[in-house]
Amino acid sequence: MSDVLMQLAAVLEQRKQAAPESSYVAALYHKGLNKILEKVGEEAVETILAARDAEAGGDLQALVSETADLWFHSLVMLAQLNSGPEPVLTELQRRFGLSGLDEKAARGNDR
Ligand SMILES: N=c1c2ncn([C@@H]3O[C@H](COP(=O)(O)OP(=O)(O)OP(=O)(O)O)[C@@H](O)[C@H]3O)c2ncn1[C@@H]1O[C@H](COP(=O)(O)O)[C@@H](O)[C@H]1O
Repeated sequence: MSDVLMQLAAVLEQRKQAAPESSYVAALYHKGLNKILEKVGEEAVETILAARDAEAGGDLQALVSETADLWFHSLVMLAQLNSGPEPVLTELQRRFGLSGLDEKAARGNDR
């Protein structure tokens, strides 16, 4: 699944060469980091509201869609700063590995 993030990141990188009027992402780059951060904030709020709605019996698909918007704009933010999903995935993997070790240690202590 992380392949999708890497492929999308490659497209986001290509959009740095595109004219602002030709692409949503190119237009965001052109508007600059403040506009991108504004979009990240906006999508975070929309994700929170969708989660509240889902808890109250609302549409789970709306939450999925808002979360996708949030992840997408976070990727644009990372690309604007010449980073990407890879270091984030590596950090998550490192934490997962650490927690795996913690669990093993805890099991060892039980014995
Ligand atoms: N995954 C996405 C994606 N997710 C969300 N969005 C856009 O993000 C925006 C969501 O924000 P809003 O709902 O606030 O919409 P808006 O009113 O148009 O935004 P503003 O004018 O307020 O900035 C919409 O315009 C969506 O189309 C995306 N736009 C593009 N992509 C991918 O990015 C790649 C490059 O896209 P282009 O730059 O359009 O070629 C493509 O491969 C797409 O698959």
